[in-house]
Amino acid sequence: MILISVARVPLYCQYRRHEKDIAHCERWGLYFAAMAALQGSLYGVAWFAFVPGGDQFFLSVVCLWVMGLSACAVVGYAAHPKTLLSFFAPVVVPGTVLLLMDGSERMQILAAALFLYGVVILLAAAPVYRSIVQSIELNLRLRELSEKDGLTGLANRRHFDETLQKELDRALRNEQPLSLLLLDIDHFKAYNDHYGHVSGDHCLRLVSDAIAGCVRRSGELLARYGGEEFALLLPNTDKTQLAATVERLQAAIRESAIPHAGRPDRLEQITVSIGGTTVERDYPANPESLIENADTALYMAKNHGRNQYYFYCRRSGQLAAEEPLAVAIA
Ligand SMILES: Nc1nc2c(ncn2[C@@H]2O[C@H](COP(=O)(O)OP(=O)(O)OP(=O)(O)O)[C@@H](O)[C@H]2O)c(=O)[nH]1
Repeated sequence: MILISVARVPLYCQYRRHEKDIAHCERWGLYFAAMAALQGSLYGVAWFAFVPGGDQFFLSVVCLWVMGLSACAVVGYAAHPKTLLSFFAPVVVPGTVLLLMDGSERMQILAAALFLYGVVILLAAAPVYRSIVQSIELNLRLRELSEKDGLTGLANRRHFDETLQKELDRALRNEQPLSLLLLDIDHFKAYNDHYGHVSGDHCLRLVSDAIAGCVRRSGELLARYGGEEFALLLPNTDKTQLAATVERLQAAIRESAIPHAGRPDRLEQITVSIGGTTVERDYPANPESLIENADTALYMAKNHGRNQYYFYCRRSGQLAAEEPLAVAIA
């Protein structure tokens, strides 16, 4: 019994670690239920093994003890009816059988009471379980709503800002580079004017899908930063790796070939302008300066004709513009 109780500790820890993942919780819930069934069965066996036949006083005391114990179990297991049942049934059923076997009227009344008690406890646990599940689901939904952009399903700006601070701290602590890209759809107002706002929304989803297809490494975070602006945070990525990512992004946008007949230049296709920056370990930075650098680079890309990539880096406290590294659609 003690061993089973001790074995629950790592199970509980695993459960807490995967608390956000419903599938994992279900699996660990099953392990828990199996353990509860084993523990309950031991109590059930104990009825027959240790309760001397015919000793009504002893039987009554044990019966009351089991009831009390089961009540404690209800408190512990009420969060999961299957677990509760798997513990409760092996305790109550043998006890009821044993009392019935005794044959006396008093013991039969006690057996009926024990059984009724079990049923009532199980029924009472159901609404407790439902309300716990509802509150967990509500919490998960709230967290999702507070972190995601409704239109594209990407991270929203708030989630991005929080992550940026954490990743920057981590990068500086581990002396690793951290890169940031800001991507802005070119002539998007003209797109809305030409195709309408609903098509504009659809276009935003297409572009976000194309960009999301280039997010490969875990830890990278793509967010919708503003109306038609996206931010991509790339931990442990230096300037050279960043340029390779930009090439992939440009190719993805090019391949998505979203028509844009309303733009004022001759390119009849959606393009993006991209500004990027990298924090290297010897250049301390804060989130604001990182965004500012990438934004300035993006502004340069827009100002130099759009559909291109500019990179800004800090050198001795100075900002220096680099030549466009790539032109996406010629
Ligand atoms: N359909 C749609 N349009 C949006 C959304 N958010 C912002 N916009 C539009 O995006 C357009 C952005 O226009 P501007 O900031 O002038 O930029 P632009 O026309 O893309 O021009 P450049 O960025 O200079 O290439 C505005 O017309 C906004 O109404 C959205 O969620 N859906």
